[in-house]
Amino acid sequence: MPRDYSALFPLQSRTASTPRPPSTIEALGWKPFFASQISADEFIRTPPVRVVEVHRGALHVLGNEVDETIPPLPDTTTGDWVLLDRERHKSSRVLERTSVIKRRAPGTDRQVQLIAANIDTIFIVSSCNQDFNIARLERYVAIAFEADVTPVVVLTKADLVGDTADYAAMAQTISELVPVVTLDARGDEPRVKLAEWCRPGQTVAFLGSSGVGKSTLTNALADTQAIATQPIREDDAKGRHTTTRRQLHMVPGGCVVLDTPGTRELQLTEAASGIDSVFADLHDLAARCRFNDCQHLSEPGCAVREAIEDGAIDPVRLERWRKLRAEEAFNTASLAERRSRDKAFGKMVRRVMKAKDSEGRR
Ligand SMILES: Nc1nc2c(ncn2[C@@H]2O[C@H](COP(=O)(O)OP(=O)(O)OP(=O)(O)O)[C@@H](O)[C@H]2O)c(=O)[nH]1
Ligand SMILES: [Zn+2]
Repeated sequence: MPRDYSALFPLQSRTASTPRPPSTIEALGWKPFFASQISADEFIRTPPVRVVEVHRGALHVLGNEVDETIPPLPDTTTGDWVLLDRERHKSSRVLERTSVIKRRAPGTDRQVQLIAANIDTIFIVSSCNQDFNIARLERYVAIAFEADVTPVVVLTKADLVGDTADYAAMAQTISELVPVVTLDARGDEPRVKLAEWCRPGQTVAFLGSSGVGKSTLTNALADTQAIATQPIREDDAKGRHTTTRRQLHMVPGGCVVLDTPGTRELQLTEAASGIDSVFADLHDLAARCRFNDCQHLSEPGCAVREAIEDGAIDPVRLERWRKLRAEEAFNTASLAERRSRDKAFGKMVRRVMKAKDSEGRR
């Protein structure tokens, strides 16, 4: 009997003349980009599954007729697509990503922490009250740009302020590339106003401080009260207490939502181009300063200061750009230092092992 390979090819790449309900992997966000990385035989032998949750010692994966907890794979994060090799687990291949969101790990550990992969849209959530902070929004937008994810600023609790226009206008100054939506996160508004980014097969994430309405938005998209507090399936009790709480939820008939815990400050690392995209105008101006290493303080021929004097650039914004760049540069440098230290350590270990080895053979 000929094998049916139709499930390999996502609906988007097929003609509308062959309607069929989406398979589980399509509902999970399987796309031509991923399909193009594997052969039909691989598709059968090592079915693609998506990591919906990372536990400390395990990955929860879903696919077509797959719902399993598997041992961890290196450098794998929530949202990754994995070709599940049941015979040789270590050979399970992680597919190339469309995007990856990362940050500097909190604490003294300077490593990069992967937050999620293959996210299409980041909703950067803030409420129209004291949580509103333009610097924080810029930081999230830089992360999104760096990750190759579309950022959308969502301002919640619009019902609690008389006029949202000022908040929206301020948020709109971040970048003309970033849409701004104001809404009441409860009720129907999110489903209507966020529809264009939440089509079936799309994966979206809500990022923002605790209490701004991320869970409320997730619930509103799913038209339920439960999704944000319920994992995709009933838990099999394995490793529940060690979960990082970053989970993908499938909205029935809709998109996939990444549920993240209220993120404390996200530290930028290896995000220089993301920052430059947010501050593209300043970045372009700086290229016209007389000195390559111009700090835009009092150097002669500084195009940035000139623009400030002309009133074209807000000096406060220049200050925010400076701060983010300094933070990023510091974190990236300490990461590089750590990596070279780890590398040197690895080399030393290998040298010792080799010496021991040859001693043993003597
Ligand atoms: N009036 C009003 N209340 C809202 C709105 N959005 C959220 N809330 C309320 O704000 C509180 C916090 O909302 P959550 O959705 O739990 O916030 P969160 O961002 O998920 O918080 P963490 O889970 O701690 O990260 C809840 O009591 C919500 O009902 C809104 O647009 N308008
Ligand atoms: Zn300058």
